Amino acid sequence: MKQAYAEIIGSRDDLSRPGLLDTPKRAAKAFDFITRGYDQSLEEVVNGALFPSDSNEMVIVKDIELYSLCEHHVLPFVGKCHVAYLPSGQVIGLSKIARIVDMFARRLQIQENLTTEVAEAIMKLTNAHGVGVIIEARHFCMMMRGVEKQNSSMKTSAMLGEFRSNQATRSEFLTLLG
Ligand SMILES: Nc1nc2c(ncn2[C@@H]2O[C@H](COP(=O)(O)OP(=O)(O)OP(=O)(O)O)[C@@H](O)[C@H]2O)c(=O)[nH]1
Ligand SMILES: [Zn+2]
Repeated sequence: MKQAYAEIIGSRDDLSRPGLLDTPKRAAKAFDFITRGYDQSLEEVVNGALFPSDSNEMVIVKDIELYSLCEHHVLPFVGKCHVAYLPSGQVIGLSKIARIVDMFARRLQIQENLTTEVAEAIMKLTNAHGVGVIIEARHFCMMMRGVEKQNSSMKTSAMLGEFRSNQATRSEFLTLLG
C-alpha cells in the first residue's frame, strides 16, 4: 500500500521533498485505519453483548456519526445514522449498534448498501420484530469535484420486518426521530 501511495503522490509532486518523505507510509496507515471494517466480523464487534429482556418497545439510537468511503471515487461520505429496532426477547448493547455502523462504514461503500447491511446485521443478530435504519450523508465526490454541490445531502432508509409491514411502527420511528 505504501508503494502504491508513493507512485500516486510521486506522479504529482516531488516525493523527496521533506514534507512528503513519510507521506506514503502515513497515508497507507490512514487508509488501513479507515478501511479497517474489512478486518472485523459481527461476532467480534458485538462480543456477545446481547441481553435477555421482556421489553418490546421501540429502541432508537440516533445521530450516530458516520464516516465512509464511496466505492466509486474513494472519497469520503460523512453524515449520521439513525437506528431503531423492536426487541424480541433480547436487547443489544447500546454501543454495539454504533460499532456495527462503523464496521460496515469503514469499507468501500455506496450509501444504499451500507444502510441495508446495517439493518440486516441488527435484524439477524437480535432476531428483532423489525429494524429501521436511516442514513443522511454528504458525499465529497459531489462537493470537492464533479458536480461540485456543497449543500446537497442524500437520505437512505432500510425498513425490515414490522418497520416495513406496519405503517404505525414506521410512523412512530419517524416521529420519534423528530
Ligand atoms: N447511488 C449512489 N451513487 C453514488 C454514491 N456515491 C457516489 N455515487 C455516484 O456514483 C456515480 C458514478 O458515476 P460515473 O459517471 O461513473 O462517475 P463520474 O464521471 O466521476 O461522475 P460524476 O460524479 O457525475 O462526475 C456518480 O453519480 C456519483 O455521484 C452512493 O453512495 N450511492
Ligand atoms: Zn463517489
